[in-house]
Amino acid sequence: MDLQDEGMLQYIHIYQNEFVHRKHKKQKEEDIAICECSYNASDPGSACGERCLNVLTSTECTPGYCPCGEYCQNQRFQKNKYAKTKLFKTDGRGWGLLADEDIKAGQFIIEYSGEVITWIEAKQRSHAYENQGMVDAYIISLNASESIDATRRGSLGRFINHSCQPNCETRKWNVLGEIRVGIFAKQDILMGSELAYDYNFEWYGGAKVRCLCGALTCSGFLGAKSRGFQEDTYLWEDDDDRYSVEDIPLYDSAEDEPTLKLQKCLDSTNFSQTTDGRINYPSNLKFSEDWKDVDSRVLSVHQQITVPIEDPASSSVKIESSEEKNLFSQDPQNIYPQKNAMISRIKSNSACRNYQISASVVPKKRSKNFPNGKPKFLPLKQIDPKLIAQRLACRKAQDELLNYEIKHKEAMEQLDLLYKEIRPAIEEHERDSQDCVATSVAEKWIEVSCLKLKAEFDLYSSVIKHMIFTPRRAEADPPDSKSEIKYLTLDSSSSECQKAIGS
Ligand SMILES: C[S@@+](CC[C@H](N)C(=O)[O-])C[C@H]1O[C@@H](n2cnc3c(N)ncnc32)[C@H](O)[C@@H]1O
Repeated sequence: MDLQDEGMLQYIHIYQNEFVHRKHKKQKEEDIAICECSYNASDPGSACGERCLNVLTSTECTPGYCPCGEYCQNQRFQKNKYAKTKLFKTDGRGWGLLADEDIKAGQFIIEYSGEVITWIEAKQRSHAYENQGMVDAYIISLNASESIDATRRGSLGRFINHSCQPNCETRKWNVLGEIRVGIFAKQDILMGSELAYDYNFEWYGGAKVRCLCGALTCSGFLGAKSRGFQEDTYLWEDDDDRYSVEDIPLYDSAEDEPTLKLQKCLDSTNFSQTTDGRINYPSNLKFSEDWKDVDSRVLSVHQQITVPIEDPASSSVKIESSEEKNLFSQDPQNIYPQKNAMISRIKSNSACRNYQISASVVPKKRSKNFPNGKPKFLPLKQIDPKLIAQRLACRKAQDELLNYEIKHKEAMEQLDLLYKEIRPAIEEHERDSQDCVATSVAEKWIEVSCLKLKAEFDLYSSVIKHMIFTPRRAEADPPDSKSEIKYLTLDSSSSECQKAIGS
């Protein structure tokens, strides 16, 4: 059969992705995942079967590192271990691919390979293809910033059509440090059946194409839920049944992104209010250049100490207003330390959704601060533990508070050091637009962040405890914020002091 005569667009067959805007990533030794399988001749599943740790995490074994050596069965993308398939001409949907053997549920069928391009390039190409009058679209999304275009160069995977009730699905695998897209069987598939997967969330099609999959649950249009669908849709003006448009249910998958949900929340509150229920940023707050992106604003690690001033514990403390002013620093420039930029940068890519650090969280319960479920404006206050300690009339209490402050500072310094250490990895991660950072980096970051949170917690609770329970120094002995702390006359063995420390 002459495919050209049958209306098939000429394309070049390739088995692996080709990188147009960057090189294939080199897998670093420390990032190679080594499983714990061992080959046992009497048990075929032993050599990286479904129990293999790498298989369970959708990562292919790296040749030369897998303990099963040549018996490893977890190199299907690398070795093109495809199911037998056959091209056929469909009724009204162009070409399609069918199973040329019985296929088992979960089986790897074929890789969707093509040219790896940036998302911007994908948009431009999509427009160009539309202008050239191309009917079929072959661009799918790979990660947050890259797409695979199989229009001119691709595997047979490019011929698999869409179905709203599919027998296949796409899955992303980590293969030698790169993410690759495979088509897998969702169920047992009999020889001769057409293969189809759901294009939603994957497809960058351009046109609103009427779906002819015939499923009872058909959504009406191809990729109606996919990312690119809303932005660049247009109508085909030929007689083809597929290319006419009625009202379609609009759905923007981007709305499912947690960061965008938060952004919407922030927008609607004019950013003078926050979503986390503890801290409200002043409306006159100015962000530095590093703080222009939304994620940076959403995420917050506070170098200085902040406490909710309407917290039941702290609001019960009676402090003269002038004194209170001294205890809280109001300089908004100090509220957001430089290191937040780091966190936002880790956060700014999809990989770190799993490793979200200190993101503001909307409280589920209604609190006193949110009588209608909406946050009420509370001015942000910064506490200076040294000043608070100065006012305490008990040496032990002062020591305790200052001790926690030192620990807090140390934790922040550790965070700084770690940032310096991992900055190259993060930058490389961003440059290569990978879907994941090295696990070791993410783990370290989580560990140090936990230390920092614990130090913050200890310090806050100590501040609150002493503001409530520890007696203040006498008025006659006014605090001197510039001098070193003067220890006070109250005897640490006094019952009041003991009560405060022990409470
Ligand atoms: C990745 S290609 C699939 C192969 C294509 N049928 C061909 O002949 O090359 C995607 C294109 O196939 C067509 N297509 C796929 N599934 C369809 C469906 N369920 N209904 C209508 N057209 C479909 C659309 O034109 C879509 O742009």
